[in-house]
Amino acid sequence: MGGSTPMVFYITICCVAFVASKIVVSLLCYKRWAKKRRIIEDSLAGEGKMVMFRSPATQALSAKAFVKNTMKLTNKDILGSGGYGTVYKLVVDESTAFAVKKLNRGNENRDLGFERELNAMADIKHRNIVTLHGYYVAPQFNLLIYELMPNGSLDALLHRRSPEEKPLDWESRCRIAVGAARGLSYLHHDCIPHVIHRDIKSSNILLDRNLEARVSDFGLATLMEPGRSHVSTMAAGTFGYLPPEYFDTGRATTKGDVYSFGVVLLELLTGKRPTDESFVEEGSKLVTWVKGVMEDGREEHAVDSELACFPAEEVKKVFAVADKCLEPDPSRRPTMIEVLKMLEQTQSK
Ligand SMILES: Nc1ncnc2c1ncn2[C@@H]1O[C@H](COP(=O)(O)OP(=O)(O)OP(=O)(O)O)[C@@H](O)[C@H]1O
Repeated sequence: MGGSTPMVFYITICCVAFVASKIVVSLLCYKRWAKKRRIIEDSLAGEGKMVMFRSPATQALSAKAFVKNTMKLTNKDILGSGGYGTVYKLVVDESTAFAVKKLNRGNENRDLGFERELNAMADIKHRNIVTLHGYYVAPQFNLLIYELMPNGSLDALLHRRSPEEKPLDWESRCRIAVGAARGLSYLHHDCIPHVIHRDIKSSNILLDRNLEARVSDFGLATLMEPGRSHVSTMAAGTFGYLPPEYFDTGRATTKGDVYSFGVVLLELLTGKRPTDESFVEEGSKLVTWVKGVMEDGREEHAVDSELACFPAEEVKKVFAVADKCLEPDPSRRPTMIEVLKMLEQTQSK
């Protein structure tokens, strides 16, 4: 009898602890649900503002349905995340899906400049630029509604490929280089006012269903600039792609974009990230390593080992274009129009 008393005591303690933990978990779940619900109600009560630019893809979509669907998104729907927020896949029906970028912060006070710039971004339409379909601004968060790119980013295709996926062949890499150059050239030279991208990198080059390159995130670096109410305080641009002059001046220029594009060309050629660990260990970087290889005329040794076959002469020409983009002196770099022309010429032979 004496031995069973501590047993009963322990069993009681375990039961109480189990029930208490269930109550705490239920309370946390309820709090999360209540918060989500409040956001929906706030949004629908008119605190949020949704703007859909006229396009066949969005015409049938009501703001209410859109916000409701967005609130149902979970971690399973995440396509990726970056410095400005998280991107989700939003499926509306069998034939309609979007990529929704939830920016890290909302607008406490209405920011008309932010909306004006988003409206200006809506006018930018080009076959090599990801279309912005609309946006939603609210005190709690902002959403940007983009066209969904079924083949993801160049970064993922080059560096995060699953073993079942085939590596990109040379022809596809060339097409992607030309498409991205065309998109960037359009932003620099054909848009009024001209647009500096400020964050060209392989994760901002997305691929449509035909593996055609589309430049994404243009204008976002400006929108999220420090000093604005809805910003994160990070500098524009990404380490590894930044032109050398940026560290002195902090100014973004079209020639800075050309430099970053040169780094993307090196990624396509070598299959290496600009901040590959092997370079960091040696105290070097992709750009410096390739320059050394080119000086020795050994470009073929730097080509991605995943490329089973490639035309040596064409490869050399693309290395030469990258080298021009990566000139330390910005004034000696070509314009994107010139880069596009050079890349098209390498392909035409
Ligand atoms: N329109 C889209 N369609 C399909 N996938 C997308 C789309 N936009 C973004 N993604 C995916 O989400 C990922 C994250 O995108 P996001 O633009 O937020 O970050 P990032 O470009 O990787 O970094 P940063 O925000 O620092 O520029 C991308 O790498 C891409 O895989």
